[in-house]
Amino acid sequence: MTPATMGEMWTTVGSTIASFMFMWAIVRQYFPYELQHFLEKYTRNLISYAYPYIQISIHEFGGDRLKRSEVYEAVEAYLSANSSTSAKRLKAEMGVESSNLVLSMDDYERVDDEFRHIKVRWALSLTSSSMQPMPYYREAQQEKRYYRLTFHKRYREIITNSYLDHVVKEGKSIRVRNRQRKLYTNSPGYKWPSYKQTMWSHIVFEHPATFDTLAMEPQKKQDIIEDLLNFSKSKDYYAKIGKAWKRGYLLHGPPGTGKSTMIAAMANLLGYDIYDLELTAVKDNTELRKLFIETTSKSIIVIEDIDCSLDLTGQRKKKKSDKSSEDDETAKKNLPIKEPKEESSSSKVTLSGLLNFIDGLWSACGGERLIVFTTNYIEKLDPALIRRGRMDKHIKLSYCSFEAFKVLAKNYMNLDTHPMFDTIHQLMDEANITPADVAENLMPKFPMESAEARLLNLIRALEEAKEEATRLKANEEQKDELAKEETTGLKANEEQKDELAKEETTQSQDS
Ligand SMILES: Nc1ncnc2c1ncn2[C@@H]1O[C@H](COP(=O)(O)OP(=O)(O)OP(=O)(O)O)[C@@H](O)[C@H]1O
Ligand SMILES: [Mg+2]
Repeated sequence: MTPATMGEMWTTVGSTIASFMFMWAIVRQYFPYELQHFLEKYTRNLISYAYPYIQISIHEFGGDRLKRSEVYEAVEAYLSANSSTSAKRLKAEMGVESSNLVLSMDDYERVDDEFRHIKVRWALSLTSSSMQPMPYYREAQQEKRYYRLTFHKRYREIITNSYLDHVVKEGKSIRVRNRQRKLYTNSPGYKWPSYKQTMWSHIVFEHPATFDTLAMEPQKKQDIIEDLLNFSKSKDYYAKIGKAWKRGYLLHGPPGTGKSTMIAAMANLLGYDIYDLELTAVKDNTELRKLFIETTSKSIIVIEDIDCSLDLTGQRKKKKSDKSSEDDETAKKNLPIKEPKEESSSSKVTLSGLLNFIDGLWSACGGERLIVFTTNYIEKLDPALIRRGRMDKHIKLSYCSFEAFKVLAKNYMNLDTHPMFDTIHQLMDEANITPADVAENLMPKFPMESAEARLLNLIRALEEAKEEATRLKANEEQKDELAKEETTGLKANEEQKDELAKEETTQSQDS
């Protein structure tokens, strides 16, 4: 086709459209409404007969006009992930629930998408509403956005049954990944103002810990990651076996071995919020239940130092002598004693209240939740509290192994290997040091402190720990020796007494 014929063709199309518009204007002005309606209906039918495409609109605001439609938000997230590479006009905004700049297609822009080799087109359009804008809802202003999906009518089944489902699911998970996560607390320090309905206060959760930066044996770490990912994908499985979709983790080990750090890494891995439950601030079981009902799905409910939280251990009411023997045990292990928190006396949460809480009696609201307890003394806990089924997975976090040290060396100094590693390896087999202490030594004390100096600091700390362990062991042995001597002395005394008594009896019989 030559440019001249093309020009003629466009002139014809243009003049046809112009005549149609002119006629339509006359119809609108001079014909009664019924006739207009009749003509419009038949014109539309005629067009749809020749036009083989179907269109689906998804509006930003639903019937109540106050809340953005969930489907619209999911489509928006889906398209912003897919359109930012193909759309030519984009708009950049700070996400409502995210701290990042979010790119999405601009008004009146169109993007194409493909699903099982079917091509579809999305367009973002605007309509203006005749309703008055509402003073408190700036979103529900007069201009209303909507996405329009266009596809060939022969794919109607696939698009309505599968594609839309796929878009909404994918969009929702993109929103979860991008949202700003929150750290909730019920601690009295963060007392909620009375006008607020919720019992939790929150701040934005931005802990940098991940499983990559967590120092522990690689195999153990991998097992935990797989367990968590499996849980988060097992919605159908939990429904099938009739169990609330929740999982309990008990993290135990000495202070500074990474229990709290692991909780942050779990939240970052799964994209969950954290509810840090301060049990001592909970008045009674009813309040505990209310708090639990208010937790949202995709969250980790954490109770730190469960052994100190409340009188839940079943052992805390022990006689004084038992307590002191417990403390001796603690001293032997060289662990600090965490005092039970003072407020515990004012809290009336009972063990059975907490067990109900864990058993998911109140989880009728559904949704995935992890419950994590931490403790330094697993042996102090009531077995009912930590039996499998309640605390499904027990994870022991222990002193720093050489494998764990290598993770820290990589994180803190970007070192994979070093001639001083051998000495460290040997010392770590002989002395106990927590990952927190290792991390402290690997941190530069001043800018540009060399790797050698930092490794040397660690070696010194390890040698001190080794000396301390040897000293403690010698003390123990000395104590044992003394105890043994005392027992032998007492036994000898007893024997002497028996001997004397026997002699006395013989003498009195003789006389
Ligand atoms: N396994 C680890 N990997 C990386 N860093 C760790 C690890 N363990 C401890 N740390 C470092 O030590 C600090 C203290 O660790 P964390 O608070 O997780 O210990 P904890 O086991 O919760 O102790 P506590 O029993 O006293 O609550 C963290 O800020 C982190 O930097
Ligand atoms: Mg901790």
